[in-house]
This record gives sequence, structure tokens and C-alpha cells, in this order.
Amino acid sequence: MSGRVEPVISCRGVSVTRGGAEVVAGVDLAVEPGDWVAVVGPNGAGKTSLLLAVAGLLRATGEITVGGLDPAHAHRREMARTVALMPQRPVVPEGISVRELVALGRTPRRGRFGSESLGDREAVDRTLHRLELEELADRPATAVSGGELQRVVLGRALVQEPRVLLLDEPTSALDIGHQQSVLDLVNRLRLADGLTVVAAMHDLTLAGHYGRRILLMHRGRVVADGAPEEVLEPARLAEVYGARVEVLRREDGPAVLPVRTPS
Ligand SMILES: Nc1ncnc2c1ncn2[C@@H]1O[C@H](COP(=O)(O)OP(=O)(O)OP(=O)(O)O)[C@@H](O)[C@H]1O
Repeated sequence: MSGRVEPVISCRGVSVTRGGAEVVAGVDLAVEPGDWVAVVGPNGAGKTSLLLAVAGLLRATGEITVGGLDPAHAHRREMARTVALMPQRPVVPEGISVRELVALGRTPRRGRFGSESLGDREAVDRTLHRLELEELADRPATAVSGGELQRVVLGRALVQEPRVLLLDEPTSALDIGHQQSVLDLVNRLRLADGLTVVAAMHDLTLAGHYGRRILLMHRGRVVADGAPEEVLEPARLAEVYGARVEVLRREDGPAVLPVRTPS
């Protein structure tokens, strides 16, 4: 008999209120170490708010633990060694280079007064290389394209070497080649290091190919949670998104195609 694996993320009855409205409503979620959960749902469904609550950046009610820590009360440095968030809308300090922005991700791993160690420098170099950012390393981070910045911000999260990686639409600005290379890289880290990934994703085909599990949210609630082929059903997607889609069953995951309304 196999024993139950202790979840690395656990949410019980989690709700978030923003601007007076309940935007996450009673979410239960247990994520096993090394899993990839793709969080999908229409605009405004509450995906970002749920990720921010798990990261401890937004106040929530209910119970959340991440790597045994309570995000609302854990020390920021301790939390940052456990969880890294790649935000949807990163704040880029003026005058900072691409390399310096990536290196900011090492801050929680340094000693209290620590300057950059050889290990830190190597981690930053490795990350710049993996994300094909070496040529941009000395460029001001405010002077790169939207897709390049998305990779830089992913680099800042990866260089933290977290146990849990929270990605908020990580490939929305990337071309198809970089979408694949970035998601393949995250998947390799998941398989090699047991990284746990929770990613809000709009592209349902990518969600179905990389997510081992899909959490479908609608109006703050989880309306489906399961394997991609169970959750990505045309009738359900029509109901939740108001979309006409065809779902192709493929060996490596379902592909979701929008279908034009007949004129
Ligand atoms: N700062 C804020 N103040 C008030 N309401 C907010 C704020 N940020 C988001 N909201 C609202 O919270 C709800 C959930 O937003 P959230 O960003 O979590 O959704 P999402 O599923 O990530 O959406 P999207 O796919 O458009 O990124 C939305 O109705 C949104 O308008």
C-alpha cells in the first residue's frame, strides 16, 4: 500500500476579498511535491488572487500552508527560500540591469550582511544562460522587450531555488518557441529537483500539455479539478468561458482549438 504524500501546498476554505468583493471563495487545494497544477479560468476568475494569497502577498481567510509555513506570518526571508512568485505585472526598478534584476532573486539566500558569493554569481550566470539572456545581461531591464522581460522575471524566481514556483501567466508575452523552451525548462527542473509548480495559464493547450492537473476557477470558486483530459471538456469550456472549442485528444495531452462561429 502506498502512503499518502504530505502536500507541499495546502489551502482549506481560502477566501480573498478585494475592493469589497469576494474574489476567491472557499478554495480547497492540496498540491503534492513535484506536481504541476495549471490554474485556468476566465479573466477575473481569481487565479492571480489565489496565487498572491499562497505567496503571502494578499490577505486571505481560511488556512494556507506552504512547505509547512503559514505565508501570512512566516518571515519574509524564510518564505522566499520556500516559494518564488513570477508576477503577471512585475515592478522593475529604474536603472537596474537585467543581471542585477535576476540577482535580486538571491537576496533571501545571502547572509544578513552578505555580498554576492561565488555560488550566487554562478547561480545567476546559470540562470541567464538557461533563459538565453546572456547577451542582454548588461542592458537596463527597462530597455528590453515584453517577452524578454518575462524571461528575466522568471529568471529572478528560478535563481531563488525555491521548493514551490508560482507562475502567473508565464508565457503570455512569449513567441511559440520561447513558450516551449521556458515551459520545458521549468518542467525539467520539476523532474530533476522535485520543484512544485502552480501556474495560472490562459493557453489551455499548454495548460493541458504541461499541467499534470488542471484547476478550473470561475467567479472565485474551483469548478473542476483533475487530470487535463477530464477537465478540458468542450461542454464545460463552453459553459465557463462562453467559448466554442474543439478538444483534440492527443497522446501528450489535449489540444484546445477555438472554433469560429459560422457567419
Ligand atoms: N487591486 C484590486 N482591487 C480590487 N479588485 C481587484 C484588484 N485586483 C483584482 N481585483 C478583482 O479581483 C477579481 C479577481 O482578479 P484576479 O486578478 O485574481 O483574476 P484572474 O483570474 O487572475 O484574471 P486574469 O485572467 O484577467 O488575469 C477581479 O474581479 C478583479 O477585478
